[in-house]
Amino acid sequence: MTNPKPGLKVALLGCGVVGSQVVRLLREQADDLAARIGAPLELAGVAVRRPGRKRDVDLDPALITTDAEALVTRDDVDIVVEVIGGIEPARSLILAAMAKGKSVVTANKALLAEDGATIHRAARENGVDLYFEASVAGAIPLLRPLRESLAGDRIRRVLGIVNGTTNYILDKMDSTGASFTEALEEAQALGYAEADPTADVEGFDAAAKAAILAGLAFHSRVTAADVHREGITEITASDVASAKAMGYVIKLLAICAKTEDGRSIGVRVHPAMIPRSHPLAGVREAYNAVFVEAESAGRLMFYGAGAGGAPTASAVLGDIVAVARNRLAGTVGPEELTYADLKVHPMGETITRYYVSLDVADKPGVLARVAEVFARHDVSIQTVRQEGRGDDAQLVLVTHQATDAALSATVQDLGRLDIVRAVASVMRVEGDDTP
Ligand SMILES: NC(=O)C1=CN([C@@H]2O[C@H](COP(=O)(O)OP(=O)(O)OC[C@H]3O[C@@H](n4cnc5c(N)ncnc54)[C@H](OP(=O)(O)O)[C@@H]3O)[C@@H](O)[C@H]2O)C=CC1
Ligand SMILES: N[C@@H](CC=O)C(=O)O
Repeated sequence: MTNPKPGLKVALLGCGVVGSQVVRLLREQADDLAARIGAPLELAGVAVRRPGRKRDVDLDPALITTDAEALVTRDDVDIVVEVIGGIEPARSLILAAMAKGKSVVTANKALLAEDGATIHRAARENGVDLYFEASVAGAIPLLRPLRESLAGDRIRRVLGIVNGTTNYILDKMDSTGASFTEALEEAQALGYAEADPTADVEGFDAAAKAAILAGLAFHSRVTAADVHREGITEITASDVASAKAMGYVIKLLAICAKTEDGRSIGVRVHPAMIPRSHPLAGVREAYNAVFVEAESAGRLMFYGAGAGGAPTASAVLGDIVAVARNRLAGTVGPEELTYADLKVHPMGETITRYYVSLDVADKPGVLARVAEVFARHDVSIQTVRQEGRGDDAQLVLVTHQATDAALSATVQDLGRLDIVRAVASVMRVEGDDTP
């Protein structure tokens, strides 16, 4: 009979929405996990901020500590799982753990998008693993496919819905005609949106995820500060209805794309109209989905739960198993590669299509004057349609591809025309192959 391998000890930082589910799964699936890894996992301790707080999982009080640093540097700990979130103390704790030779699993998109370079360098220098599958799109296996399964291909574009809260809000606005405020209140009542929803509705959460995705897809260093970001707070019920009337739906998209010449990348998060026939249009409620376009693989779509305790804990557990296997084998997983070192180009150079809605005077010659402004900035109009009459007249235009800078200049000049009462709405149009 062979001797069973000694167990691996896991230190958990944080026991909130995600951490409590990590504890539950570690416990409930202990035998399966041991069989898959080849050695049992043992919870060494759980660091929290408020030890007396009621939690979604029963914890042996002997495991709980508020001294996270002492926990992560304990000699017997092999793997540190960080699900505290935010920049500090998460960063210092991860660095302290790595300096002591511990492998790290984290779900912390904010930290990786702000200072991934420091964390990845520390992992490399200390010869330990850094796995972070749960940091983007929760349960969806996405980062491992990008960095491993697609390592033999060239990715051209990643287009995704990576924030469940905003997708829920936009979906409700689309299906019920609700205003942004009404849909947000419903999302809060159901626990999708936080009491302070800023990170979600202003696009910060999606921008952090976009930075991580772009870095992996294009082997370059991308931070949250590189990402052009717009949220969904300005989207009106009338925008949603207008999109619907034209066969589109509005989604908050994260888009990471290489330019045609392959010299730079664009990374942006903003609401956009996509055709109702596009696979992302069918992503309802709080689900996430990411569409990857690669040179040889073609178009791939990854879909599933992007948030929530158990789904996110599933991704964390997958990383724990990978890291545990690596430790037993005396190896580490693939390093972060930034060899391509592509620069992120300014938003003005982004090329896409646009929807522009103008409140206009309803009289002969208006269309010609509006068209002249588009022509002056070399923005070609694909479709134009008038809605309403008299004082309620609106011109709704959809352009061919143009640069963001050209479109912005067009919109500025349109706003100066005496026949334009207001530029009611401007939105990018994505997801079809119209040039
Ligand atoms: N929730 C989700 O659906 C998803 C979350 N993530 C990421 O997972 C991570 C965790 O998120 P979530 O579980 O929702 O967060 P929660 O706010 O629910 O939990 C955070 C936990 O960290 C603990 N904590 C906070 N500060 C400290 C500190 N200084 N020292 C020790 N412990 C501390 C808290 O302790 P106490 O309980 O005592 O207050 C709490 O247990 C974040 O990085 C988040 O972005 C990723 C994907 C989805
Ligand atoms: N707040 C996020 C969940 C965590 O990543 C979302 O709504 O998708």
